Amino acid sequence: MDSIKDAVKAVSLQEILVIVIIGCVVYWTLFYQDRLHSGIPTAGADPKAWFKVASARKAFLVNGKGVIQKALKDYTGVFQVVTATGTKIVLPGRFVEEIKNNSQLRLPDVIHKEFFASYSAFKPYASSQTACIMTEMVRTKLSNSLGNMINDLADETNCALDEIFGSSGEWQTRNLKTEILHLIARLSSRVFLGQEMARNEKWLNISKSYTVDSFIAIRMMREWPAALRPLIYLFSPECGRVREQVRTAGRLIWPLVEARRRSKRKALEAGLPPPKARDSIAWMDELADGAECDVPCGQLILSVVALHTTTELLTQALFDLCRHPAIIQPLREEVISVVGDRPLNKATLYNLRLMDSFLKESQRLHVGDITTMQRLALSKVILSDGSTIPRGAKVVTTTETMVDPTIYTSPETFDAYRFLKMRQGAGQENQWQFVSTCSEHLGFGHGQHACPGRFFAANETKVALCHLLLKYDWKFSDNAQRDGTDVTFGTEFESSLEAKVVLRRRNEEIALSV
Ligand code: HEM
Repeated sequence: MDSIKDAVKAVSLQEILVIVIIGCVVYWTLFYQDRLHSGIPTAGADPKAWFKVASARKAFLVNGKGVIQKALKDYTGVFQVVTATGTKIVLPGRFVEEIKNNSQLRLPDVIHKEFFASYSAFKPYASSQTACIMTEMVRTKLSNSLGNMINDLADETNCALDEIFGSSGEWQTRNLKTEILHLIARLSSRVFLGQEMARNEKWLNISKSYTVDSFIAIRMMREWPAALRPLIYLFSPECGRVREQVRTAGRLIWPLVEARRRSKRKALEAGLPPPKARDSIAWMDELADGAECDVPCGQLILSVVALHTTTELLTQALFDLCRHPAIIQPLREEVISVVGDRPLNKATLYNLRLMDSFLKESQRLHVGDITTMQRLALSKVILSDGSTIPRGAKVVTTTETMVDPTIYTSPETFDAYRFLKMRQGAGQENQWQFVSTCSEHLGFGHGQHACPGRFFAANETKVALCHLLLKYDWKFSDNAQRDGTDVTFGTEFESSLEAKVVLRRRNEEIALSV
């Protein structure tokens, strides 16, 4: 005891002060990288708190949606919030039109930053050549081939549904989201990679789980101070699992890339035209044109953007059928009259106008996040109200316009006919289609980074829904909590993996298979 006292006496007050200051700096550097932007009000911050940033962060993590909703009422213009991924400037919905095509506000760069893309397990999230090629591939090659892939989508839906839900006429209870994820993984893989890979369980498992597992690992990494993350990355089982998935994707996809390249070389050597590129591997390789492109990582990020988003849309749509059973029969009648005895094709899908409206309404009420259109400011941007977005700031807009009573009558009420009626207004035919984007409906974002996969997602969902409507009866089980199906994280909400439906096979009135 005496020796400790002697040691303490030996340390001067100045030395103690230096130790405390160094301790604070180290603690601050490790734990609080978030900085507030000056001149912008901070939502959720406790004005009396010593650590304003920490108090704003805590408030946001506990109830991000509430913090944003309150701030939209409290402030007339932009404000900032401190999220799990740092400070973000929030632009109310009225700024959407103003920023939608601003080339200094970029989506891929913010994803790169937030998803630790410099680590190999998260390389698919990099704003690299590969991601650009993937986005370009979706925007051009995939979208230009939509008409040719409807037969494949119908065929795969037919086979997959037989396997997933079977043909029993007895009522059966299922966890809906898990089954729909499997269906969408098969449909997407059929188009992106061909029939063989759509039936390859190893690939299907990785394409489904990479998104979830990488999100879990990334969320866990965010909990740690930046300085410790390289260690966490090396030793955490979560990151190890994702690293292994990236390696397995490479083992599955590279041989396919090589095979495409070989047959192209052979054809050229024989003086023949190269085989026509018909899937996303060949399309990506073609767009890369010899430049570096990690095709397996491109396929993983394609799965990230395509699978869970479309699964959520179709799952919520089926829950909406159960919540509003009166709409089931009109939707079925539309499919029967529009499709008739023809195979499903681009024109029939376009003419399913009630289904189009139903999907848009379902997406409006289950948009998934109160914020959208994430962007990174590459340079300083000055908004029309004089507010400044500094270079390097992260920006989001809000989706409150999607339930604005001045735009939508009774906005909280589900109305499957809403957009069908709105399309009947003079000059409004195109504005309210499912795939149209505008500042009043941000389900697919808006502007230069609006989802380029929405045309494919719409076709895929409509084909699946034709089969699901005509081949199955749907309802909630008696004890289902009808309104309790959404789970929330911060500002995000999505259907629960636990939510169940009851279904049984029925005899379809028309043959939908090719
Ligand atoms: C219902 C399904 C889908 C929903 C709700 C959805 C939603 C979105 C949203 C909200 C964005 C951001 C838009 C913005 O910030 O302005 C986005 C971007 C993107 N989506 Fe989708 N998406 C879906 C399906 C798909 C599919 C099937 C693909 C690919 C085939 C895809 C590919 C992409 C890509 C590549 C981007 C990034 C665009 C860019 O960086 O410019 N999405 N999506």
